[in-house]
Amino acid sequence: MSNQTPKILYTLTDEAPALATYSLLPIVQAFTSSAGVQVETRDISLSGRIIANFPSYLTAEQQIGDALAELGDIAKTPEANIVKLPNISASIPQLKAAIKELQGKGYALPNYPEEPKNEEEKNIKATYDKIKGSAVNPVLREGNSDRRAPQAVKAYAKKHPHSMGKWSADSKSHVDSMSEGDFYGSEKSHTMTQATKVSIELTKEDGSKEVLKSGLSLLDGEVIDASTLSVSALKAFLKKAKDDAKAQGILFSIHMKATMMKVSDPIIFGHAVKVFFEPVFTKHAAVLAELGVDVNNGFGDLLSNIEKLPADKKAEILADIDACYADSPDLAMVNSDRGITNLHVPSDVIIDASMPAMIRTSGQMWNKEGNSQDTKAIIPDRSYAGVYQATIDFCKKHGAFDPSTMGSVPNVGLMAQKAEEYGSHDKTFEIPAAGTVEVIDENGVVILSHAVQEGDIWRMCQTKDAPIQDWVKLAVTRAKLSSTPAVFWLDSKRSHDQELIKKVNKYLLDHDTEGIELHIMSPVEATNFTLARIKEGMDTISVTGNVLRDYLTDLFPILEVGTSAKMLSIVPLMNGGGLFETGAGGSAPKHVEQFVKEGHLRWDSLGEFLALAVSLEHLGRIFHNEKALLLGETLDLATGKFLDNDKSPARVVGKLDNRGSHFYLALYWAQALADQNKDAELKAKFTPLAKTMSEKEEQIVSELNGSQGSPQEIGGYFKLDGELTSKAMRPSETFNAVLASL
Ligand SMILES: NC(=O)C1=CN([C@@H]2O[C@H](COP(=O)(O)OP(=O)(O)OC[C@H]3O[C@@H](n4cnc5c(N)ncnc54)[C@H](OP(=O)(O)O)[C@@H]3O)[C@@H](O)[C@H]2O)C=CC1
Ligand SMILES: O=C(O)CCC(=O)C(=O)O
Ligand SMILES: [Mg+2]
Repeated sequence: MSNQTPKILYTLTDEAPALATYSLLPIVQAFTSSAGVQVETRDISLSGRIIANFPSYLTAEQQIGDALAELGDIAKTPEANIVKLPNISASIPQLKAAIKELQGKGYALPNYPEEPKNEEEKNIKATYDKIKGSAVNPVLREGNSDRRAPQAVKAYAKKHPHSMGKWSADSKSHVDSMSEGDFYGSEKSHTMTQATKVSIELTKEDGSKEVLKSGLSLLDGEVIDASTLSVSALKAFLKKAKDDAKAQGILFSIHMKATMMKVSDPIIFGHAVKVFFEPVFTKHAAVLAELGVDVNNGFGDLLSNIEKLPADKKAEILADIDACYADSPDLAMVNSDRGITNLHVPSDVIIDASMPAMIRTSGQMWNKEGNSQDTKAIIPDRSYAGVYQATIDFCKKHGAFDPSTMGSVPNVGLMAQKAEEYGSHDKTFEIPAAGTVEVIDENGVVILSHAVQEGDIWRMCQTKDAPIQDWVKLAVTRAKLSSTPAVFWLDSKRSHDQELIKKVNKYLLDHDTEGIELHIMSPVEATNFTLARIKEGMDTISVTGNVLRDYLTDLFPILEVGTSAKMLSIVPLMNGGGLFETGAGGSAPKHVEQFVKEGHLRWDSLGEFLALAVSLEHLGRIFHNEKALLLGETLDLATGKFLDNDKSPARVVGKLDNRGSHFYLALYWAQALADQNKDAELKAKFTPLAKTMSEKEEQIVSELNGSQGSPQEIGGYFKLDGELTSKAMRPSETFNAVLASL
C-alpha cells in the first residue's frame, strides 16, 4: 500500500457545503500539495448523480462517470481515504426540480415518470429511484460510526454558550405516538444459523401468492427482522392526534425521515396529509385522482397539480382548503412568510434535525404568524419516539440544559453494510391486498410471518454479524480511550434488540472490559440516565443502532454545541480505510438562500476542518508520510486557535462569513506550520506565507466582507456554474494571489 500515491478523495456535494468547497478546497490543495498529498474531487452531488446515470440521453461532452459507484468500491479497500461532505437526500419534489434545472441547461434527461406506462419508463423510474432519498451515505458507509464533539469544540461551547430557549413546567408540547398497530408492536426477529437465500411472499386471502422479493441472500449469524404498520390504526391515530392538537390549542407537526426511510415514510407522511385535509380529499376525490395528485410527495403536490384546473374549479378547492385550515389545529410552519407548512414537502422537516431544534426552542415550533408555539410532535412509530418524550419531560422538570456546564454524549453507531431500518427500503412494501406476508427460506421454512391488510406497510431489516462485532469492539475501544461509561441503547421488549443483546453479551467477552463501565438500557432508560449525567457535566457514550445513531448525533450536538456541524464524524471502514464525514448534519438549504440574496454564507466549515485533520492523520499513518501527519497535527492546532479566536461565520450579513472563516483557518494553519520544527522544508515554505497573510489580514478581510450585501450569481441551484461560483466564493484578489504564490 505504501508505494501508492497518497490520495484523499474530497466529495463535491450540494447546497451550502458545495458552495463552501469553492472557497476551502483551493486552500486545502495549496497546503497539501506541499506535502505530496493529492486531494482529488469526486462529484456525488444530486445533479452529478443524475447526469452519471443517464449517459444514453446525453451528448458525449455532457456525460460523466459514476463517482458514487467508484467511491463505493474504493470504500471496501484498505487505501480508502474519503472526505464526505453532506449531500442532498432528495425527495421526489427535489428530484423533479433538479431534473428540470438540468433540462433547462440543455441536458436532454427524461422526466421522472410517476406512473410508468412502458418498459422504458419503468427503467427510467427505477434509475431515478436509486438516486432519490438517502442514496449516497449507505453506499459509502462500509463501517460503523464514531461521532463526538472534540475537546476544543466542547471547550468553545462552554466558553461561548449558544442561546437556549427556556423551558416551562407547564409547556403543553409533547410527542404523540401510536399505542398499537405500529412497527414497534409487530416486530419479529430471527438470527440466521446458516447462510441461505430467502423470499418474501404475500399469500392473499383468496389463496393466490405474490412474490414481493426473491433470492435475498443472508449470511450466517445475520439478524433479520420484519414488522408491519397497520394503515387503519395509523389513520385512526392521526385523526385523534389532530383533534387533540386542536383541543389543546397547540401546533400539529409530523416528524419523519422520508429521506433515509424513502419507501415507508413518504407513505406515512401522505396519510398525515390526507387525514389533515380529509374534507378536501373526500369531496374532490375524483378530480384529485384524475390529476394524479400524490400527497406522499406532500401537500405541495396537490397545490401544484390543481394549477392545471380551470380557474373556478381551482378556486373551489382552494376555498375548501381554507375552510379546512379554519377548522383544524394550526400547523407547524417551515416558512411562515411563504405559507409553507410542515405538510407541504416530506423532506422539509426531517426528524433528526427537527426534534432537537424544537427542544432547543423551548419545545416550540413556528406558527403561521411567525411566532413560536407549543407543539404536538407526531412520531407515529414508538420504537424511538420515547427518547424525545423523555428529553421533553426532563426539560420540563429541570429547565433547559446549560451549554456552559453540560456534559457530552459521543455516539458509537451500528451502521455498516446498510444495518437495520436504514437498509430496509428494498424490502419495504405497501401491501396490495389483505393476507399473510412470510419470509421463507430455501427449504420452504417460514422464518417470519405477519397478517396484513391492504395498504399496510410491511418491512424487513437486515443486520450482518461482522458489523455487530465491529460495533461492540468500537464501543469498548472508545470507552477505554476516553475513560467514559458506555450505554448500549437496546430495548429488551423489542424482538430485534433481544437478538442484539445476546450478541453484545457474547462479543463483549472477546474484549478486556476491566475497568470500564458498560450498561445495556432501553432507549428511555438510557435517555434518563444520560440526561441526568450531562446535566451534572458528565459524559456518557451512547452505543446505538443505526436510527438512534442518526437521531442522537443531532440531538446532543445541537443541545451541547448548537449545531451538529461541529462534530467529528469518523467511519473506520471495516477493510481498513477511512471515511471522514464532515459534521453530522445536512446541507443547510436556508444558507444558500441567504447567500444568493445577500452574499453572506453562514455555513460553518468546522466539520470539514476536523474531518480533513483526521483524514490527513489516517493517510500519514497508513503511508508513513510524516508530512501528512504534520499537516494534520497543525490543522488541528489551527482549528483550536480558530475556535479560541471565535472566527466561525456570523449569521448576519456584513460580518465574517464562511469565506472569511476560511482565511483565518489558512492563516492559523500557515502559522502553525511556520512555528513547528519537525520539518524544515515545510517550515521554510510556510514561514513567508504566514508572514504575508498576517500582514495582509486587514486588507483580505475587508475585501471578503466588502463583497457582501448584494445578490450573488452562481448559475444554478443543483448544478452550479463553476466559474461564477468560484468568483463569488473567492472575492479577495489579495488572498487569491497569496495562495497562488505557494
Ligand atoms: N450526511 C448527509 O449527507 C446529510 C444530509 N442531509 C440532507 O441535508 C438537507 C437538509 O436537511 P435538514 O434536516 O434541514 O438539516 P440541516 O442540517 O441541513 O439544517 C438544519 C439547520 O442546522 C444548521 N446547520 C447545519 N449545518 C450547519 C453548518 N455547517 N453551519 C452552520 N449551521 C448549520 C442550520 O441552522 P440555521 O438555519 O439556524 O443556520 C440549518 O438550517 C436534506 O437534503 C437532507 O437530506 C441531512 C443530514 C445529513
Ligand atoms: O443520508 C442521509 O439522508 C442523512 C444522513 C444523516 O442524517 C446522518 O447520518 O446523520
Ligand atoms: Mg442525521
